[in-house]
Amino acid sequence: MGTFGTAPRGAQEERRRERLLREDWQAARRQALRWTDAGEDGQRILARLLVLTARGWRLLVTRRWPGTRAPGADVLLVGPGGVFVIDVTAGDEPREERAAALLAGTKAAESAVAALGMSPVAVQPVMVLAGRRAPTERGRILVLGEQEAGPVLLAQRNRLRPASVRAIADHLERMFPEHEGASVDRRAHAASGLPRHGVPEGLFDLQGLRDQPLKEAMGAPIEQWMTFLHPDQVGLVRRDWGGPARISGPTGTGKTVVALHRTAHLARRTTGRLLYVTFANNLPRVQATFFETMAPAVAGRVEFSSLHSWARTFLQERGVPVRLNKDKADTAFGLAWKDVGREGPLARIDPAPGYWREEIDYVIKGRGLTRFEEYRTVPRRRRKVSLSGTQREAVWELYEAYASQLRERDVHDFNDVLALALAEAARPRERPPYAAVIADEVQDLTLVGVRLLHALVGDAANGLLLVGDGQQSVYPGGFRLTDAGIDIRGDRGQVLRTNYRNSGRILDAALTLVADDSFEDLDGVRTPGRRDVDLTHHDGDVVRVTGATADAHDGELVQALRSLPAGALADTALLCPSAGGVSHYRRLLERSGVRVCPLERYDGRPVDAVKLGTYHRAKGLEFKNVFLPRYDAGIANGAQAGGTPAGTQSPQSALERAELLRSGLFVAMTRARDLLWLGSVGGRAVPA
Ligand SMILES: Nc1ncnc2c1ncn2[C@@H]1O[C@H](COP(=O)(O)OP(=O)(O)OP(=O)(O)O)[C@@H](O)[C@H]1O
Repeated sequence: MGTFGTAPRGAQEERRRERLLREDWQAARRQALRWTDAGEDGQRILARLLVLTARGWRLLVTRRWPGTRAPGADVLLVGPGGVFVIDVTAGDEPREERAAALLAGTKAAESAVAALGMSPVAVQPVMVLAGRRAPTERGRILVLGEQEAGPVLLAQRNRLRPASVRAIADHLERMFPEHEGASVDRRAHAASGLPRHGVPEGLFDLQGLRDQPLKEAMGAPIEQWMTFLHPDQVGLVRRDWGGPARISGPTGTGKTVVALHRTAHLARRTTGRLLYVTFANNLPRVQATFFETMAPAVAGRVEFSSLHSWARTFLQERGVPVRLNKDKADTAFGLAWKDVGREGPLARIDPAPGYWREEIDYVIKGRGLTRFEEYRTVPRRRRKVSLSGTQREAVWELYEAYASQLRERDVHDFNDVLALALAEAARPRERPPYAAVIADEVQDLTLVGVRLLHALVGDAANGLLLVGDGQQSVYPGGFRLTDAGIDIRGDRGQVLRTNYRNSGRILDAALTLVADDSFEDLDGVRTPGRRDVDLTHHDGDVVRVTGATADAHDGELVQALRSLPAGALADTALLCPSAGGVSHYRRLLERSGVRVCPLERYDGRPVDAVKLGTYHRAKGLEFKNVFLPRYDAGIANGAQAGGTPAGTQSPQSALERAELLRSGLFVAMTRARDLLWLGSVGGRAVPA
């Protein structure tokens, strides 16, 4: 309640702020008179920008004003919203020329701040036009009328803390000596001797600026990685590549972060659409959320999708009928196995039909093989069971029986959808549908999937970017990019080496698990499981808990989750190798009153609940705390998977399965930044 006779405190404060704002404006108008060459319009715009310096922004104005009007920015403005490279344009100036000069100035500013690790996503070219206009975009340039400039700049997402604003502005001042720092000085008008009144206020949008402090205060800064990277990473983000490129590197080395920044950078340099795909469904959703925060201006032009759902939409748009039916396809395979597999030579090698389904899915259909002659000699990468010519014939017979069952039922499986999309994408067309395609976790795609993406952009400069890590491949089969006809040479193949995610202990435990599993990376080079990774030092722990019984183990798990500090669930995941495990722990946590968010519903926005899902669904994600209950159940004594009774698999297929399970577990373990909780039952433990 306000006191009788006095204005409420809020209103008083508002009046005080308004008075200060008017004083700033008066002072700024007088100070701007010194830029005589800028003309009346330019002075007014500069005064508006000067006012921002009273709110923690730093302004650098060209000394050559208007000078040669050569490439370069009139104004560099640094504030919580980032770096703005500004062209001050009077109404009658040729806009095309100004735009070209502004973009050249922006590039120079991007190069300058890249040395500090600042991503180009945080550098925005702006054209401020004399007179009032609605905001528009001109390519990557934000075009603002002079009255909108202040409010729009203040309303940008908060990316830089005051110390960063200072450091960046100081750096720019050093790098651009032809610019001088200027700030509003409330005492200036008194000292200047100029009349205190007589400055036209009509054009100054007090309302817009008055509302902004509230909005500013409400917006917590976005995450650091959305603005700052390592300078080497920024180099990759900005690089011009003459054709398809690849970024690989061990887990947690910032591959996805670089891919997202590069996507934003490319989107700002074109007017076309971009496609960002991965294999898994939920990862693109999470990445879309992050992208919207870090690069809102271009988010509308980037499609984030799983490859399969993208392919289905693409075919639908092109009028190609798709009859995807997983259940019917499973039935088709079951019948084919019954007819030609179960009693044949394949069952003696591995009686699990799943093994042979994978052979068809990944080695035959995944690679787009359509003739036995191709299959007879194809290298079956990551498959440990070697097959003789006769055995390959038996596989081919199974494949043909499956194909005929699918035809009979008139259904497609997932591989058929990609093959149809590839045929459609390979048709000649006037314009490529995308300016660029970025594939994350590319090691999980099939060869047909990668060919499909390549077909969308071909070998265009900066067209295709493949990002991934062969060590995190969790599916059988495998291929080399050269098999897809993608020629990545010279500096278009890049490897990141510094892990920024995991604490040393966590990474060590994960690498110990796969130490003996050498793998072929995307470049086709065989790499030892315990590979060299540079660590950024931060603390973190691996906690191992063994329960004498399953119940005791689960009790420990609930206890550990409950003892996390308040709010920590938002950055916590509980991951299981199978859907069965997920259901079990979902029931357990719900019974125990621990909030749960299924990973398939998680979209990257903070939610105060444990994210629960399979190892595969967690691909590409990360959490501060990761809980892996009964983590060693499947892998302790060699693999028993795919419903195969113990002892009936060939030793090679058991080895292969064990390796895939270790890869899945490796991925799950490396999702943890600070705490990795490993639970086992009955003293079983994997050396790690
Ligand atoms: N230069 C950097 N400085 C600080 N942190 C960084 C830097 N680069 C990346 N990170 C952080 O490292 C973590 C891992 O990044 P990212 O998810 O991009 O790695 P990745 O290589 O794609 O991992 P994975 O292959 O395991 O999915 C993220 O938290 C990211 O913010």
